[in-house]
Amino acid sequence: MKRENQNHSANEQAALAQDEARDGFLPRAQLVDLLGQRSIVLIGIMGSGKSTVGRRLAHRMGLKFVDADNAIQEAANMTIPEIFASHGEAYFRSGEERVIARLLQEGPQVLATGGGAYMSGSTREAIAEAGISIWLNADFETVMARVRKRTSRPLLQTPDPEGTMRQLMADRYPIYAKADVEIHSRDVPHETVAEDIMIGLSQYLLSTSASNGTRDLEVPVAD
Ligand SMILES: Nc1ncnc2c1ncn2[C@@H]1O[C@H](COP(=O)(O)OP(=O)(O)OP(=O)(O)O)[C@@H](O)[C@H]1O
Ligand SMILES: O=C(O)C1=C[C@@H](O)[C@@H](O)[C@H](O)C1
Ligand SMILES: [Mg+2]
Repeated sequence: MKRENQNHSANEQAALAQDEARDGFLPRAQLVDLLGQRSIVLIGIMGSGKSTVGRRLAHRMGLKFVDADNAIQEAANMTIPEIFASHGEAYFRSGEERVIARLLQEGPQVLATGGGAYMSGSTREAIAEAGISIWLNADFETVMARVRKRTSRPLLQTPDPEGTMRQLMADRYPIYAKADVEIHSRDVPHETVAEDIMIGLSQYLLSTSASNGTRDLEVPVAD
């Protein structure tokens, strides 16, 4: 539905844009405008697609892409398995908190985090202040099929990687669910998940910019 476009209040303009977003997502320029200096922060379990989908999303939106795992490796001049092996997980986690806090000062951008980053309360607060959190929610079979062959994930180097993954999901999914936006990561082209993120982001940005006005607006629901 399109509305006549004359003398609209801020809320009416937001409602108008919501109508346009109902079938998809806001035009890129408007999305970037509403984003301001904030980062789009991708969170989720190993293999959910944060790095590969994030890179495509950044390209689509004309934003830079930063991968926190890569930034940690550069800062330490070691690979993640090497950091875990020489210094342990606690050392990795404190480096991860510092690196993500620094990267969050550099928005707007798409920031892919490591799978455990959002479990830190201080990182969640830093993301809430400077970013919009997007949870790539993937099911067990999907992520296992993606990570099974890789040795680059030290947390899965256990005698029972499937059991470890199930436990990580049970511990983490209630925390990931605190994210601003939830997107279903599934076996469709990466580009499709990137578009789903743009739809979810459009709805989130419209609903939060509208709620600054005098009346609440309904958030459009994607098909
Ligand atoms: N939508 C998708 N369809 C098919 N394969 C995908 C999809 N998303 C991700 N993958 C594949 O799954 C693997 C893991 O993806 P990716 O590295 O992006 O995950 P991640 O969330 O960054 O994981 P980690 O937390 O370990 O860094 C890659 O081989 C990637 O190509
Ligand atoms: O899920 C996790 O805790 C991790 C995921 C990876 O992205 C890396 O950050 C590291 O291997 C730890
Ligand atoms: Mg990654």
